[in-house]
Amino acid sequence: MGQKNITWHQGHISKSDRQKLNNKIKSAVLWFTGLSGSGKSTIAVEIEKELYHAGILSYRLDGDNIRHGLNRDLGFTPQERTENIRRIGEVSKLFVDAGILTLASFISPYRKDREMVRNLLDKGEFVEVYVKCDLSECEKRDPKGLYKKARNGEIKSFTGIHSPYEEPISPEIIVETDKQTLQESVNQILNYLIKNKYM
Ligand SMILES: Nc1ncnc2c1ncn2[C@@H]1O[C@H](COP(=O)(O)OS(=O)(=O)O)[C@@H](OP(=O)(O)O)[C@H]1O
Ligand SMILES: Nc1ncnc2c1ncn2[C@@H]1O[C@H](COP(=O)(O)OP(=O)(O)O)[C@@H](O)[C@H]1O
Repeated sequence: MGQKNITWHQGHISKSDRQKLNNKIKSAVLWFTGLSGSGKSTIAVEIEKELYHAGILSYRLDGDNIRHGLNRDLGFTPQERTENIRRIGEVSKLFVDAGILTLASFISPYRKDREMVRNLLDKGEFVEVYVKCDLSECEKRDPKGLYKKARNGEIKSFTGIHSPYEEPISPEIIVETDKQTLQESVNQILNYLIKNKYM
């Protein structure tokens, strides 16, 4: 497609040089997937804080924010969601190359789209975190009032109501936010990162 007459320009400083500057971490993307209201953003915000206090640079990419800027032209049809995730996958790859622990929180409802992002990255650089929470609990929380709008027809194609969510089959991490506390989920994820030598 667009690769004709394009060559990669190699610099003097590598990904691993940049990781050394970032407290010697192994950079990766923590890919939070789950229903709206499951807790993806809430958990990512806490992880970012803990990493910051440990002297580690991380950066959050979040559905609502990215859709205000980079992906403002995209809606919620299956094709647009796929393009949304494809672009975020490419952005995540750049952040990982920059040596940053990247925290991506997107519903990303389609398994094939998440696998596409996994395949964009090197082995071990895509850590899928399934933020599992019953639809009924998400709907009860309804932090932005979107489920209410979806139920009364103001929003069409809302995930979980009229649009599918495909659960991950073998994610690296599952946190169950309707059964565990926020701090338990945060600790579980940080322990995974330590155990697997990301930090
Ligand atoms: N139809 C529909 N379905 C799902 N979500 C909707 C919809 N319309 C708007 N919103 C709001 O957009 C946020 C989801 O954006 P994402 O980029 O994460 O979605 S996706 O991965 O492309 O499916 C989602 O944010 P979160 O609640 O943080 O998940 C909603 O606030
Ligand atoms: N154990 C928990 N883990 C994460 N969030 C929780 C938990 N219990 C309740 N919540 C609440 O659920 C809501 C999740 O919203 P949010 O993080 O925006 O979800 P998402 O980003 O998946 O749409 C927040 O209001 C949060 O305070």
